[in-house]
Amino acid sequence: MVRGLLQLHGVTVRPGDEPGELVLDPSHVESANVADIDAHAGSSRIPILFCGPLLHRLGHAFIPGLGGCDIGGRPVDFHFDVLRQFGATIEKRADGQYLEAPQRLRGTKIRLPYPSVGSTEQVLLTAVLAEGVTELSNAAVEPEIEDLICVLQKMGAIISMDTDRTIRITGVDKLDGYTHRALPDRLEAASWASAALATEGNIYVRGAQQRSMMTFLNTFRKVGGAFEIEDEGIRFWHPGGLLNAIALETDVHPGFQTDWQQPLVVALTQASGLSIVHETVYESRLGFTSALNQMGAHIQLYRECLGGSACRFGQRNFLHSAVVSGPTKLQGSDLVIPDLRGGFSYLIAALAAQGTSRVHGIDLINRGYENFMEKLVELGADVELPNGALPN
Ligand SMILES: CC(=O)N[C@H]1[C@@H](OP(=O)(O)OP(=O)(O)OC[C@H]2O[C@@H](n3ccc(=O)[nH]c3=O)[C@H](O)[C@@H]2O)O[C@H](CO)[C@@H](O)[C@@H]1O
Ligand SMILES: C=C(OP(=O)(O)O)C(=O)O
Repeated sequence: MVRGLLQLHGVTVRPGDEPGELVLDPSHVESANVADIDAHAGSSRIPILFCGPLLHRLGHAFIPGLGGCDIGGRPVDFHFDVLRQFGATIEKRADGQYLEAPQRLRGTKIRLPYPSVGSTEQVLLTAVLAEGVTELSNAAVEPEIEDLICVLQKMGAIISMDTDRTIRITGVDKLDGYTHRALPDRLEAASWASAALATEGNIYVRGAQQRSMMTFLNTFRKVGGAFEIEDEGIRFWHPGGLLNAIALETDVHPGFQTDWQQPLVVALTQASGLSIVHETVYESRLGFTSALNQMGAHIQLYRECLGGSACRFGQRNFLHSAVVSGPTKLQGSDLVIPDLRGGFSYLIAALAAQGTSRVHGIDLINRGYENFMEKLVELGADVELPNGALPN
């Protein structure tokens, strides 16, 4: 999807020498045909991050309707507010947003209303080539943000990060190419860890790194999971006996990532006692639990903030807290994948359940879990595809 969008804008993308390596050449970036970009409408949230780079390069950009998981309203107001602060004009039309930079964008002082990951990326990608200094406060500080800063620094950007969520960017006139190995996917790693716990299994996640997963590892241990950290990866397993119920609140980094919540909830259905989950990042990220209840879990949703802190959703009528009562035996069921992490969670539940489950819409899972089918089979799962074909 990202590769396709880049190519539409004239970027040459080819595989590198090593598996998983891409070589990108942006020398011939041009305006893409609006209808071609629009064909990507609704398929992901990535196009919003093209705004700054296209405004610098071409002076204008078109952003189609965005997609992404249905886990809340997912507004992009912060993105457009910051782009206006840099000097861009934005016109909303029926097919999407048309942006223009009448002159070179200027560095500015910005405070995000909430430390949003995407909006912080937006500011970084725009500020690096803007004139003068940009000071961003209340920024997201997820490891992926630091990794993006590392890439930009390799390209020639001047960026500093304070300990109080403030990022300062000094605009430069030009950026060069870079060579970089992307941060391993700590969201995928935590999903496999939760799968090991829920299925009483043992999974080695090559590439998983302690540094970016410390909060998850602490929680995993509190629930009763075991892990061993090696230089090349982390082994996660269920050590036997009963798992412990816990109180869990999702938050921005360094808190417990919202994307870790759904897979771990499946493991919590196997813990002894009442677990409390307070989702504070996305207002509708607990809807996936109704299918777990259909499988035999006992999960009750609440509109109140059942956590240590009152969050943005407490007064707004969203079912954003859960009480999970366990352990419960899960029975195989017919499941329809609602979103990416919810979808992987259903696979975990299906593997932990007695009997066969039929899971519909598994293609959505590919967006965040590379070759997940092969990995499941490798781990010993009994999986069959609809046409009777066996996964590789
Ligand atoms: C492709 C990608 O990397 N997606 C991740 C990214 O999403 P994404 O970047 O979309 O998430 P954000 O961090 O921006 O969103 C956090 C919160 O801010 C709100 N918000 C955000 C932008 C805005 O303009 N207005 C606004 O109100 C959102 O509705 C949400 O409540 O970070 C999320 C939080 O770690 C992860 O769950 C997603 O996996
Ligand atoms: C919410 C997620 O992705 P996206 O932001 O692409 O919808 C996710 O990765 O869980």
